[in-house]
Amino acid sequence: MSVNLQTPIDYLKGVGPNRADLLRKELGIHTYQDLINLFPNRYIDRTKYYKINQLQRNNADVQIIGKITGFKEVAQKRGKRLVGTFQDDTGTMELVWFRGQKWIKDSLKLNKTYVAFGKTNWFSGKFNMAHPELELQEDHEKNLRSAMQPVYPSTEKLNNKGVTNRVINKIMQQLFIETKGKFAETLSDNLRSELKLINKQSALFNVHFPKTQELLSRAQFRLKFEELFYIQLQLIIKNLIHKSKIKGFPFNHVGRHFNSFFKDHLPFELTNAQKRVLKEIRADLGSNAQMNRLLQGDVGSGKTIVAFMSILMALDNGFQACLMAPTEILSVQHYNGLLEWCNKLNISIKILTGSTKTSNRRLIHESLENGDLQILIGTHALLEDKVKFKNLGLSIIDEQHRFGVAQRSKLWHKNTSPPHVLVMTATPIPRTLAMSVYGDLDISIIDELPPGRKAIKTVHRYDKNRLNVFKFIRDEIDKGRQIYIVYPLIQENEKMDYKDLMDGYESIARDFPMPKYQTSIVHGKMKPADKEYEMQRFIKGETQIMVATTVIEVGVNVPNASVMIIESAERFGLSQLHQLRGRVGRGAEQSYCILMTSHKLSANSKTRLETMVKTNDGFEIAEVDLRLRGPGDIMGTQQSGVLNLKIADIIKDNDILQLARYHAKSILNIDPSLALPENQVFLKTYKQLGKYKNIWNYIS
Ligand SMILES: Nc1ncnc2c1ncn2[C@@H]1O[C@H](COP(=O)(O)OP(=O)(O)OP(=O)(O)O)[C@@H](O)[C@H]1O
Repeated sequence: MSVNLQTPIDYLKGVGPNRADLLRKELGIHTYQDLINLFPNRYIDRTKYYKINQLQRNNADVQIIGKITGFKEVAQKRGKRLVGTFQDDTGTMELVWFRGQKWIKDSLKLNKTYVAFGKTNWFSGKFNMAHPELELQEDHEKNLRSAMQPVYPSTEKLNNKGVTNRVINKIMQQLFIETKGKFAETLSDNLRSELKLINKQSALFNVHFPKTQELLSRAQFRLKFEELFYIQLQLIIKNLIHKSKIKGFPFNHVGRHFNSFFKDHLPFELTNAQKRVLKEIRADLGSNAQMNRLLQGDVGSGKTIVAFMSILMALDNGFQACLMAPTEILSVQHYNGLLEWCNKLNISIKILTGSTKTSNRRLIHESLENGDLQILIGTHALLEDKVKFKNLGLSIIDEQHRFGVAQRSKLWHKNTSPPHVLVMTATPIPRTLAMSVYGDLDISIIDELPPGRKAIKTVHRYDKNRLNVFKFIRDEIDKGRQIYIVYPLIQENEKMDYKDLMDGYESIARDFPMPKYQTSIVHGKMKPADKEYEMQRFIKGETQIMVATTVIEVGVNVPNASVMIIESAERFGLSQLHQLRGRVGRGAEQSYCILMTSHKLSANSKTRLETMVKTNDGFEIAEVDLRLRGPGDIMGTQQSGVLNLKIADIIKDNDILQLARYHAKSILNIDPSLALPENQVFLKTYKQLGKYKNIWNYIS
């Protein structure tokens, strides 16, 4: 029978119906192509052997040469199992099987020399190896094609079902025989020669059967590049199609409002980064395409004024604008901030949130529809169907990850034509991830803080240092500063957490008694109006201490607050800690962040706290966060292809990603429709994109 890459895996010699089923169910391998794209995740040296007396607890990938001298069946607490005694000239150990005992006993020969391969454990004073791979020594030597044996992902769980790493290795060899190892090239000759990439055929062969380390490295490089290149190509094309298809409202002139604000009301000199980003936004708004831009800026980098000046561009061209924030507190704060500027410019602005009174709401709806209202700020209340604009030209979304893509698109559809969209996020996304997850958005980065900011000093303190911490708070309050004390509030532990918060509040009220000290408290269970009242007291400086849960996490701006105390800091994620810390250090004073912990810390918590102490740089923190949590947990990644990466690693292969993006961009710059003969190979591959979810299904 003639086979091709789409041939079902059942047809491959040596697979058989049972294994085919396991491969399908457990590893998602349906076709020859799926199998060839099961890339090893590491390689082990199969010429290295251990003696039994050299073993250590939990050695993975150990090979031992020895003989099975006997079997016994054991049925104890840990269940029925077959135990074989395995012996070399330095000692004995046990081989253990929990399943398939009969078959194993019948097929293994006593007193023949075997190579046992697997992971060793220490149990009841002895070493053992559960479900080892066993091969007669003579076969092992015959089969040894290369010192580097690939280890395939997730085969461990299939070991005891007869799909061992060795089996995969064998069927992979068979696959190369049946397909004659011929795989179509998917990168152009030009690109390959420019980057000195080996061809597809040799890359696939060497990744599965590496002859030398050098060939393996080149094979991996080529395949990783290819994987990342096609993701980038896909994203950039999406962006290009978007730009050419979806016309934006052209904001051609910079007019009265913008100029007046710039000349007469600008409260400070813009940083160079703010100026650059404004230029980028301006270029988008002036083009014929619809803007779809992500504005990233570390906490306190000054995104608000950029947002406001972009709004002015919309107004100057006769359009309305809206700004949506994730919480009521934040919306109010944005509103108050912008109101001051709007009053100076004689611009109408309103706020709409869940707690806006019905009568007021009706007025807002009306003035939006007849165009009297120019700017609307609010929470997701803005998304309600009743909210209709006369001519919405620009939507700004603060803190995108709290809303999600679906809501973003809802704002879009508030018009017959989509407004320009600017998404702002203060949780820096590592560049690698941003390029993959938001590769279809244009990205602007404010990578400079306003001048005069002093780096926040961060320390880690234990409960036993609390008296010193309180003394420090007192000193700071005496200097006229304000203090945040934040408690964790995690849904699963809600009751306990509220108790901690309230206990904390009472103890603060005792240690910092009225009338000398005034303390505010804000948490999610309070009515919006109460929250707002307490918040305002703190903003106005009527209270010196704010005890809160993470409701204050995003965006709250009280420049006089200079100390952030985070209780049970080990329970917060890194980006959350960074966000919280960003609430201080917003004025000219030296600010501090104190991370309090009482429990013994896990290694992961320690790294988080140490990172916070070591750096204030949000991007650096985001990289560590990505390393600790993996991309799966970081918002947005679920929707992207980054989790399906089969060979590249979003963290380790940053350089290759940059290279891939650069080349995908350069090629599309010159030939956006991939029409040139040398780009046919890209076009052909790209065209199959829509059909498959997984990039490797179409690039083989
Ligand atoms: N160029 C500048 N020079 C001086 N101060 C500035 C400048 N830009 C912004 N600021 C001030 O810095 C503070 C932080 O700005 P803003 O609230 O816009 O930050 P942000 O980027 O929204 O941060 P976050 O995401 O943490 O809310 C504000 O008090 C603002 O007035």
